[in-house]
Amino acid sequence: MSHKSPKDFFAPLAVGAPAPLREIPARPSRAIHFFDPSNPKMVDKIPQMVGTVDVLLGNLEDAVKADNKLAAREGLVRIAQETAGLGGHSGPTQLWTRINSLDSPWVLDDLTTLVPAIGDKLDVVMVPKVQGPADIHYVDRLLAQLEAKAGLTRPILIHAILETARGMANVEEICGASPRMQGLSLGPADLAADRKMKTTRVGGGHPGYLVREDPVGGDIAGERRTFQQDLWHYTIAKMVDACATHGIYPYYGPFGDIADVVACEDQFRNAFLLGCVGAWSLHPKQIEIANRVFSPSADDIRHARRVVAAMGDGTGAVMLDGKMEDDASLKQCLVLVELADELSRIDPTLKELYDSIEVD
Ligand SMILES: CC(C)(COP(=O)(O)OP(=O)(O)OC[C@H]1O[C@@H](n2cnc3c(N)ncnc32)[C@H](O)[C@@H]1OP(=O)(O)O)[C@@H](O)C(=O)NCCC(=O)NCCSC(=O)C[C@](C)(O)C(=O)O
Ligand SMILES: [Mg+2]
Repeated sequence: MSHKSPKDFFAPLAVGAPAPLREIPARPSRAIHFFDPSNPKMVDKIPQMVGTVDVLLGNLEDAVKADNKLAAREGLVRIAQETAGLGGHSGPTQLWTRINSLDSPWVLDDLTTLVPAIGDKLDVVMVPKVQGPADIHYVDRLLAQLEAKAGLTRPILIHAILETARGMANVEEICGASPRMQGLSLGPADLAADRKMKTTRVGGGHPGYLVREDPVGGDIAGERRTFQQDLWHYTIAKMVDACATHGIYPYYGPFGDIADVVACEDQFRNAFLLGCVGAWSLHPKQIEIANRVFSPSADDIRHARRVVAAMGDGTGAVMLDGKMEDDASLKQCLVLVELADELSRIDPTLKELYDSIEVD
């Protein structure tokens, strides 16, 4: 028999490693803010960002120059050790890292350095360019061995980036490959290259990807409006389904046009509406966008609470403002109400906003 039995997933993969979690904690992670730990200007800003962003991620992979790989790894260790309130499964801001890809010469040293030095601070390890469940199994076992050796008491979770066509084809198996799986992010730049899409951007749309309205009266040369379409709809929807099936969390990834805060907000909101819990921030100004977009608005919560109140024991159908509400619309409203409760626990401004909402 080659497959594991369900109970095998409850046992650690190394003697003395912490027991796997049975559920991934629902910790708010609206923005995963990337910084290069070898860049002194970015590092200077990290202490003051704690408490203003849900996740700070020390990036070791792409966007860190090959000559700086060692400095980035060592910089991350220092930051984790010296920054109050960062990481450790309970601080206001989680600490994640993105390790180098599994086919790189750096990744083994990334893990064997980080886990003993700062394993008690690291909440999640993001693994790039994941192709299938075997990649997760490799990291899973290695983490267990290193956790056992370091005497850690909580398992470090794994987040996979979807940035290859094969990874997309195997997305469900990747989600179910280990109880450590915390979530997935879309990696639109590498994924576009791997799929041989003809785009040149890091996320976002493309003006050439459109539909055109039918000709009026058969005049194909006449004025006809066009509508830009979402290049990422299929991919994000597939990722959301895979994550929901496995009880883990989906995230939109990076939006590379830092100056275009309007289109960034649109992309983030589409992801929020489709089921994602957060997005990446590459520049400090994207944190505020993600925090705003991935927090339900006061209007959303007012409406959701009205439906909850109107639905009584949660069964049957009622009319509210001319619309039918029933068990299923109530469940959607509860998604928003529960998210507001989670956010209220970590964000005093949002707590005040949500507490002040009056339901008539
Ligand atoms: C875009 C860049 C070059 C603009 O950097 P800049 O210096 O030109 O920007 P700026 O507006 O001049 O910066 C203002 C200040 O903020 C600082 N700063 C700027 N950014 C940050 C930051 N992130 N964290 C903390 N501080 C930051 C910066 O150092 C500067 O400090 P100063 O006022 O003291 O001079 C820069 O923001 C950057 O390098 N960001 C991170 C990029 C990154 O991590 N890329 C990898 C993720 S995307 C990806 O990998 C793809 C994917 C998923 O794999 C796939 O789709 O395949
Ligand atoms: Mg990439």
